[in-house]
Amino acid sequence: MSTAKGLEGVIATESSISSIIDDQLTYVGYKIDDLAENSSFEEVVYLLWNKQLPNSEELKSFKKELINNMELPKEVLDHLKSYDLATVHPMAALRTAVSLLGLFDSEADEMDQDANVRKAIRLQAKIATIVAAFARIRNGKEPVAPKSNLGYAENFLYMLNAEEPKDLEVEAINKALVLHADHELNASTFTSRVCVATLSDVYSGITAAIGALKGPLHGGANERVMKMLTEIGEVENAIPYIKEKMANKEKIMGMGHRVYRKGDPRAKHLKKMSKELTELTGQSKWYEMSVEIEDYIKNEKGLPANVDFYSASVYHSLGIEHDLFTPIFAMSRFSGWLAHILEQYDNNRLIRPRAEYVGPKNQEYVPVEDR
Ligand SMILES: CC(=O)SCCNC(=O)CCNC(=O)[C@H](O)C(C)(C)COP(=O)(O)OP(=O)(O)OC[C@H]1O[C@@H](n2cnc3c(N)ncnc32)[C@H](O)[C@@H]1OP(=O)(O)O
Ligand SMILES: O=C([O-])CC(=O)C(=O)O
Repeated sequence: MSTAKGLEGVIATESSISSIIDDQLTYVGYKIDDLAENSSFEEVVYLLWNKQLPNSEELKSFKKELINNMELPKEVLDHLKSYDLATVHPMAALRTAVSLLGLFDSEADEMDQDANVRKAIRLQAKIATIVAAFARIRNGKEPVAPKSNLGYAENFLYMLNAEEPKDLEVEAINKALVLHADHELNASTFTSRVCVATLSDVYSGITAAIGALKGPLHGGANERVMKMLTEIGEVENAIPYIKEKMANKEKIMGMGHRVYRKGDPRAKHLKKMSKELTELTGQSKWYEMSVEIEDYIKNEKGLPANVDFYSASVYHSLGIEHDLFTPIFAMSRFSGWLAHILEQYDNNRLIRPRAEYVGPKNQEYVPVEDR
């Protein structure tokens, strides 16, 4: 047996959801650049789940279904109010709230395709509400119900801030959601597939995936990017700070990628948005600092900025609290997880690789009293 540490380069499944070929990302064959420039997040979710773009009627009714399912059961809202939110990370709260939602879903253990699609819609709709409600409750505010005339990105910002967002804010969140929606067999998606391949339920698969996304080597990196930028403080401190981190063999958050070598095709969209939004809000130092870091790491280590790098300054300039960055990633990636879960059920086989045993062999058992 041979091992590939971290399963690097291992093809673990076939999939027709998204592809990364020669550093180009597509969803169901559509280029990410076209989708990022032109589509709403709802269109992308529909595409990932149905393998085709919706026509305007289909899109209208899909949007309606999402909005109609955004409200949370009272028990979940009460639960969010029941613990010390000041000390709880929103990704931990989200992980538990999603698991809890399953207890109030009478179809939670139904395994047929139609029931799973209905659950997918309910979950995709409710995650935005959970993230927004969490943020409001911990700031001593009442949660805000969604508005039926607003789209997904708009409703999220409305539920977060209790005021209808400006067009540019909606555009930024919508684009970020489109760019984060799916990414082949990333760690959290793989986690969800491993979980449901035992024929466990959708809620279990999503709860497991949220846990995997939370880590700093994956979705948790975006929050750490902003922590790093805040520590750096001013543009002129950026390179000395990075040099010191690298001398200590510390990883620079938002840099590097397992699959992309030349560059992450999503980063340029977020970079452009970061420039626009930071300039507009008089905070261009975050963008300038980010560019210095990106260029330095590229020259020194040949590593590209990944999707988490510029999303940090984008969300920051929208006034979003830093620990909500990864939950926003989760809101989007839900769509990809659900697409992969449905695909896994559709052609399932238990996922169970092997480990090469490297521990001691032929040990003599000694009774406990003689050890
Ligand atoms: C949405 C996402 O999940 S995108 C990824 C988000 N994660 C991050 O931004 C965290 C920072 N980046 C990393 O830790 C890594 O680049 C990962 C986890 C993304 C990919 O990791 P891997 O493919 O396993 O690469 P690995 O960690 O083995 O690194 C290979 C080499 O590049 C270096 N390297 C990789 N990323 C970085 C980084 N961000 N900063 C400094 N050095 C790095 C490693 O130190 C190693 O160098 P060495 O060969 O001299 O020891
Ligand atoms: O694919 C990966 O390994 C990580 C990533 O960029 C993502 O999940 O979007």
